[in-house]
Amino acid sequence: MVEWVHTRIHPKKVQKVLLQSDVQSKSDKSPVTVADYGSQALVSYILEKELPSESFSLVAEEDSGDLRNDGSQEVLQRIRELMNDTLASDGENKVLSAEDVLTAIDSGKSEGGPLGRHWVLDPIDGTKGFVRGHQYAIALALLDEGKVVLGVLGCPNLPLASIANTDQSSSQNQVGCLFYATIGSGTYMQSLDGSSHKKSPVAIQVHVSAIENPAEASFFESFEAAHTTFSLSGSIATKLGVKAPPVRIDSQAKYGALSRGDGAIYLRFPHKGYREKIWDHAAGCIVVTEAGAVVSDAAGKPLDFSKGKFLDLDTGIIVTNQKLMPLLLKAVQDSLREASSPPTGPSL
Ligand SMILES: Nc1ncnc2c1ncn2[C@@H]1O[C@H](COP(=O)(O)O)[C@@H](OP(=O)(O)O)[C@H]1O
Ligand SMILES: [Mg+2]
Ligand SMILES: [Mg+2]
Ligand SMILES: [Mg+2]
Repeated sequence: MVEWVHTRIHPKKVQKVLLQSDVQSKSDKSPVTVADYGSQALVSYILEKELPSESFSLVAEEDSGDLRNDGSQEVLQRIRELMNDTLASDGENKVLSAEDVLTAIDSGKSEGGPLGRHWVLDPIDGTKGFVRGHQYAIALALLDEGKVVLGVLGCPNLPLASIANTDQSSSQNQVGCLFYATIGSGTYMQSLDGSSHKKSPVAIQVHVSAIENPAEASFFESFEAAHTTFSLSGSIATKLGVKAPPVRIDSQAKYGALSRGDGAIYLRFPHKGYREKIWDHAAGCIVVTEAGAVVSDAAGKPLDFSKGKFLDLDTGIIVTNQKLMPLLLKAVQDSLREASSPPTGPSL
């Protein structure tokens, strides 16, 4: 199952088109590109084709609404060309019409929930990073009775070597990682293009950092200030005695990098009112958990993927190894308390 997902998703082909494409704006002002739509259409089309016997349910980020407007003909045409080129290079004879593309995108309209099986797709996670030429990920997971049982994370711009090393060794030039995990079977990483790498000729099992002293830990957070509260993560890091500056990268590549021990902690504290979506965390969550991490909200509760499209959680998402989690949780809760009731100065 995982194997055919690997061979079909070729994000680098999509990336080339992205560089020439217009970036559209969704109704919530967030960006979406032909690559987001193309990736969703492709993954949805292939999954449905490969799983004919199963009742197919896909919860995916994008929908075809804006593409059906009169002004979107050109963009739709580009997505169609991109998809047909990719299918042709994969030996597929069928040429898809514009309507086929829209239908494939809209296959991702399922609401998910606690019953049965649902695929969960973020066709391009970290679109802002993608547009900037930074990190992004293609994230696919499978829910079974509300639990994530499989996750695949393609990170086309992530170096195969650890990003913890600041010296730009030659292996930093080799980019493109594929992480995958199935429940109870660990997490594996291989090069995205299938080429051999001296460290990972085929696939290697990866593990999170075993650091026990928080002063030696480094932490990941979003690149985008709008996606997390830097002042809060700064306060948590100070309480833990973390010396290294934060590593700010886009997308679920953070979960992938964490799963192989490039850093020890991931902190995500969205601003008030933001509701996290399952496709932003499902694949990353199983990839990092199967590598030995604990993922929880600020109350210490595991993420619940059974509630539909949204994660219903108490403030924030935190990830680290089992040893560090109790210390991290205390630092998080102390910092949140202080942020909600800042200490008052002495009265005059
Ligand atoms: N205000 C906000 N707070 C937290 N996350 C947000 C946000 N606005 C958008 N996001 C989500 O953050 C994701 C990117 O996360 P990161 O900051 O780790 O790169 C986006 O995924 P997409 O790029 O798939 O839309 C989007 O779903
Ligand atoms: Mg988006
Ligand atoms: Mg996303
Ligand atoms: Mg996305």
